[in-house]
Amino acid sequence: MDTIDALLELKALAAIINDSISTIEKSLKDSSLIYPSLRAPFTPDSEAARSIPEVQTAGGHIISAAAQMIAIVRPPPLTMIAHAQQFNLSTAIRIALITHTAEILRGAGIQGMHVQDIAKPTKTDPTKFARVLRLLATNHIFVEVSPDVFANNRLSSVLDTGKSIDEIIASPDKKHDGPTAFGALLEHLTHEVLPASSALPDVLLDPQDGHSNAPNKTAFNKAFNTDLTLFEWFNLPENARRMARFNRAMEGGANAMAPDTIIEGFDWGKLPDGSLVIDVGGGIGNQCASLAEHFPQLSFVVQDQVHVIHEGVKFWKSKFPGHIESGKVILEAHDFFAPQPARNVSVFLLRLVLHDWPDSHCLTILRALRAAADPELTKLVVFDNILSYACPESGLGDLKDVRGAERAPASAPLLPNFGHANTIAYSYDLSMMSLFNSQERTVLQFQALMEQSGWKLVEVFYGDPFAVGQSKAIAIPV
Ligand SMILES: C[S@@+](CC[C@H](N)C(=O)[O-])C[C@H]1O[C@@H](n2cnc3c(N)ncnc32)[C@H](O)[C@@H]1O
Repeated sequence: MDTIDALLELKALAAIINDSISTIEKSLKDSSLIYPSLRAPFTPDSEAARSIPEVQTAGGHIISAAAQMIAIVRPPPLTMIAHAQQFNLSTAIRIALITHTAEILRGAGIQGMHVQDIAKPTKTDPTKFARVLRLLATNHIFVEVSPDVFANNRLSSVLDTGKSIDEIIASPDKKHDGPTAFGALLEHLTHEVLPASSALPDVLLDPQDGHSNAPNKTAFNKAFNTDLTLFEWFNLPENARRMARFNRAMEGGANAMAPDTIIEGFDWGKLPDGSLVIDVGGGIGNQCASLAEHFPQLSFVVQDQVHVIHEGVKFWKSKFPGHIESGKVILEAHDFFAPQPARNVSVFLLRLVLHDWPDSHCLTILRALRAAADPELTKLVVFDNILSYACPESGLGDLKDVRGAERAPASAPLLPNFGHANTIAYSYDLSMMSLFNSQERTVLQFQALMEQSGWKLVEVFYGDPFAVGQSKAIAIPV
């Protein structure tokens, strides 16, 4: 029988939590910033305190330690039941999104609104709806102020597009057009990824498809009964709304989590006047838009599928009038599996592109870029999650020539990869498996892809150990 007493571990975890709270308190003492309460609505500006690097790191330690404590303390069968039913939370979030609950509750303030009134615009059954909102409130998303009366809080207000309910009902297709598009990402996750994920077990155990890396033999294909890849399927006329939402998800979702993360980890300021950045599979060009704001010396080509480029033209015309006309940015329909046009390219940028494709397809993309690269000029910036193992990693491979590639593991008793604080990247990894037969990669996997495609991985930037979507792998041609 195992006689290890978990009390010592609980005390060590409690000490991590207490020390981290003290760090937050000290960091904020001399500033005018307050640590945002769950009761106050979310705005990017009100996250300023949490964005201070030591506060962010302390917060990550608290998340890791608290989740580990819960895993120790709750009876194991109950923990497993709770985890196995997480799908209900995804479903409830989707219901809150499509009933526009956050927008309806915006004007109700902390007094909140009775569920009968929240349910009216979408004619949802109020009794059933209250139960959905109660599950969310029990997980700190909305507050049940009094029986059946709900109010927004910080987490639920993340769903709020800022639009009036009349505007949304009049043009539901345009719900996520506007400055706040975080809900578009949550709708993509709960409307496309959730059904795909639920088909994954069957696909994984299928004697053929379970071993395939084809991007159209996936759980998504089974769930949506199609032979098309997700991007081909998005291009069908009947999926135009979903595709527009996905494009907004890539823009608004990522930016709301951490705006302008593109500028960190690569010295864009050092690129001389007139340097050309090509954003390959760049969506509507949101990363180049961030770069254009900070680095006026750069010019851009945003490449994507033709439908996406049409959206991109609208985006750039409204955000940066004149940039298209002056040639500062070119929006170009280009298939990234095809050869690149010859140009003097300073940077090829690939953000959230390689994670959509299995290795074979990534190599085709990378080789096409390598063929168009100038060994004296061109760098490759891959902006993707970089995963660690959940155990110590020593002796896995040779990274000594790669600047910044060593990542300090968490100290015991925390898991070396910080466990729950970093779970989102691991969850995206399975989402990629479900949607595309693709994956988030470790630094060694990136290194291997580069080696096989004529690139050399020279530098890695992880950013804060708890930040989602900051890491970059930088390569040069060999
Ligand atoms: C996950 S999104 C990332 C978009 C953008 N890089 C960003 O970070 O917001 C992947 C992009 O790849 C594009 N894409 C898919 N297949 C493509 C292809 N064959 N050629 C060019 N772009 C493609 C999609 O349209 C989509 O915009």
